[in-house]
Amino acid sequence: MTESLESLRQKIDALDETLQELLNQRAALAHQVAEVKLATDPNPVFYRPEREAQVLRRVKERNQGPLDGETMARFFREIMSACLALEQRMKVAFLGPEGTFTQQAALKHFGHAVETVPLGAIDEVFREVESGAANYGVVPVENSTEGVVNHTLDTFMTSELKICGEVELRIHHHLLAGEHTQRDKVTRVYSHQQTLAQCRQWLDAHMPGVERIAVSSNAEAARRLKDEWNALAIAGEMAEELYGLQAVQRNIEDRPDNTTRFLIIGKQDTPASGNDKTSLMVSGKNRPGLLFEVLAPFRDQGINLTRLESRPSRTANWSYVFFVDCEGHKEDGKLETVLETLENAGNSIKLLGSYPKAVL
Ligand SMILES: C=C(O[C@@H]1C=C(C(=O)O)C=C[C@H]1O)C(=O)O
Repeated sequence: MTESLESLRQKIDALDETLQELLNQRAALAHQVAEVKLATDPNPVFYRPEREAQVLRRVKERNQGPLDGETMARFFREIMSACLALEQRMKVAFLGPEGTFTQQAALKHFGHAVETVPLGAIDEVFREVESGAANYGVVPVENSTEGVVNHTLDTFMTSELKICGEVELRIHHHLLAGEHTQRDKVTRVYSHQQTLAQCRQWLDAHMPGVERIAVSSNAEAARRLKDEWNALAIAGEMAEELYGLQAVQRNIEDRPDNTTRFLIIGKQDTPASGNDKTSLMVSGKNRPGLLFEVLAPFRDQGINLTRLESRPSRTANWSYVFFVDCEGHKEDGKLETVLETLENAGNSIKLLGSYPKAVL
């Protein structure tokens, strides 16, 4: 005979009680960790990305179901977020306004027990962290359809901040209407320029005569619909909810696997987590074979590159800086050898940081 509803619910209640006790035991331990950090370090660092990545990876590895590993990792993400908030409440600056994908990325990475602070531009996010007004910052760096976010790369040229994490977000764009929108009279559609580009084919096919107007963010596009009757916006779910809009058509991005990668920036160096990436900038005197010479040491050491970009150096015309992302941590022997080789060849190198590969 199957067990009665009442008996099953009693078992759930008992388990919930145990879970709650265990969560509080965990929180108390995190609190003790904070005391140890305070006692042993004059400049204690409470947020430890390498430790959090290890905890989340282990959660996924040992998971037996029926809940899947991703779901379980998301629970633990929130548990750690709440535990960390007992040590120190984090302030995380992001490219605003409220409701952007960058805010969604910040919450995915840090969990919901942080305070997120919207800022108007990428360099403002950097400055907020540099000044200490925010503990960390989150900025977009590349999109799988549209490529690199130049402004973020350029800001690294002059900033001393370190990359201490990365987060990837699947990006879905929705065509949205406001409460005053007269859907049969639409003459324009607002969105961020990157979003318009990611939906170009859909817009060509379905809204050929409608003017596309690029604004500073998708959330700003959503906000504008409040005062307009002949416009639509393209934005994500967070902006849709925040501004109380209705979806005319969902998921209009041209590529179904459209993904954006964001970086977490801060002031700290991150120790190795066991599965890391390193980002660096290399510049050298323009000469035949420069790029070849920059890449050869990585090949010689068998280090996998995950991204390569070149940007104008902004110091002289037609001279370039290479942005390299590779697998491994800067304190791995192999990568140390690469860095030495590059420096000995007269190139200048700026290490932007080693950080755990995205887990969630
Ligand atoms: C508890 C610690 O501090 C923070 C909270 C963590 C957690 O709740 O597991 C992990 C790393 C830190 O961000 C720690 O450093 O171990």
